[in-house]
Amino acid sequence: MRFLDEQAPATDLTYGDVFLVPSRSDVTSRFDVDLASDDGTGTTIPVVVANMTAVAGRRMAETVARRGGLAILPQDVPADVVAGVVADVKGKDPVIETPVVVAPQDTVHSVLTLLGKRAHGAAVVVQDGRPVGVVTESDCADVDRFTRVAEVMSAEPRVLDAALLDGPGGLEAAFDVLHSARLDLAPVVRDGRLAGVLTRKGALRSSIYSPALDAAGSLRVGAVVGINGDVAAKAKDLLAAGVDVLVVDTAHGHQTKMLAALEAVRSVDPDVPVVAGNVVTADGVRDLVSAGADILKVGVGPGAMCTTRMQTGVGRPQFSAVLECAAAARELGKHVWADGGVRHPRDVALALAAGASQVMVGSWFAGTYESPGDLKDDGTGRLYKDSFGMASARAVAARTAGSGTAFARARKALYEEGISTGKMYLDPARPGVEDLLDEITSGLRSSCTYAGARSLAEFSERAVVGIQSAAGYQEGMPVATSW
Ligand SMILES: NC(=O)C1=CN([C@@H]2O[C@H](COP(=O)(O)OP(=O)(O)OC[C@H]3O[C@@H](n4cnc5c(N)ncnc54)[C@H](OP(=O)(O)O)[C@@H]3O)[C@@H](O)[C@H]2O)C=CC1
Ligand SMILES: Nc1nc2c(ncn2[C@@H]2O[C@H](COP(=O)(O)O)[C@@H](O)[C@H]2O)c(=O)[nH]1
Ligand SMILES: [K+]
Repeated sequence: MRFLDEQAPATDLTYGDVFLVPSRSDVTSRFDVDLASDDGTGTTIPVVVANMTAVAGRRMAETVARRGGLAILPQDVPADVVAGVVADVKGKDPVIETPVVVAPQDTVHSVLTLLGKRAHGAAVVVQDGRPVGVVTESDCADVDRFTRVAEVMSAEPRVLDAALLDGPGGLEAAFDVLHSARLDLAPVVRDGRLAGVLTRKGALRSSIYSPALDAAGSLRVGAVVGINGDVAAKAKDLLAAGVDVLVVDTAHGHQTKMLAALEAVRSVDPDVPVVAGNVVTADGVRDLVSAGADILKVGVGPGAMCTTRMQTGVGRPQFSAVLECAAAARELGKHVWADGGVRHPRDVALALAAGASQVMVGSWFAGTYESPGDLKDDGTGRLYKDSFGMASARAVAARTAGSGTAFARARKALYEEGISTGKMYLDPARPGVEDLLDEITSGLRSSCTYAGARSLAEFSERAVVGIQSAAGYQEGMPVATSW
């Protein structure tokens, strides 16, 4: 990356301060751009889901890995639960989507509770392992909440045989079946038994994205180990569970305890990439690399749930932090993830232009069907999910529950650096995380072609970045109503 007209920024910059300048390109189609990362994590799109309890759970992990990204499970989860989630994610099909399943004798009430768990807008009604119906939200409108599913479902649904998807041209053939039957989704069966669902959009997406798969062909997932307690034992448990990436995570990554934690992680010989953070300086990068990190997580204070900068004055505008850390990491043959503050597709492009191998997204993805929280209505019909920071009183209480004395726990809870009660609204036009991935990756593919880049490595080499005023940024906003 270089700054336009050799500008030398007089101050640290963040995403809103900068813009990408188009250059002569011979990349003729956005589909010619390869979004795979080269940092050893095996992602085919440069998107990592942040290790936040309100964001990264099993449904998120599965859905994002199916489209080539990676979710990092948070540190507050007991080892046996993480092992269960990893096994669950790895057991999922890389093409066939996981259905919401109900029984014919279930109530409309339970259907309405479950539909929001996935973006399909429908549940499959199953009896003895076989799909006997499909039920949608509109089927459940205007009936008593205790009505049985069997009474409102569309019985004998059109199904797709899994064998169709295995063959060449299978996705297009399946799409055509759905299209001509005017269906958004169909149950997929193997030997007559329910194997999952395929949505029209899912068929399209599977033809565009490649799943992030491990050597055994299973979906990838990562997990966090903190810097406290027996770090080596925790890392060993996570590796035994089969995680594909190990993240050593704390607010202030450039501290002695982190260096010791990295040495503990290295002592168990992990055969997966080790990510560590958070840092925002070249010195931080070098020290953590010396202690054993392969990838550095960069960002102090940009997160939407994060109050660190207001509480402490500490942090660094994210574009400059990523630029400096990526340059330092590159010199050592290492990589950085840009963690936090990503709110628009443009931020992803700018982080990658600055040299990040991935961006980490938290709160933006909290407002989707796939995040772990319950779907709530704010009283005006708008749907949202609760979100909270991992250093908030709420998260600290969860993390320290059952450890130490009540006095010690109460002392810890005084040191809060995050919001406990964030509200992340679902975008009615993009309520599922895959909708957001579509938005991000289509934007990013386009950014790459504007820069004449066919890969992310080429993009960060060729990108030309200018510095803009607040009015310059404002001008880029769409204006839907006259001014
Ligand atoms: N990217 C960011 O800007 C930030 C991210 N977070 C996220 O919140 C989660 C919890 O992290 P964290 O609060 O580090 O909790 P951890 O449970 O990881 O513990 C942090 C450890 O570091 C010690 N410590 C020393 N200095 C600091 C400091 N300035 N801030 C925090 N701890 C310090 C703490 O001791 P003691 O408690 O005795 O001081 C404690 O032993 C992580 O997922 C982290 O990524 C949190 C804040 C900022
Ligand atoms: N200072 C704090 N930072 C936090 C907290 N919880 C999470 N985080 C950081 O934010 C990013 C995600 O950023 P987002 O803008 O996409 O939401 C996450 O990975 C952490 O580094 C917190 O309580 N305090
Ligand atoms: K913030």
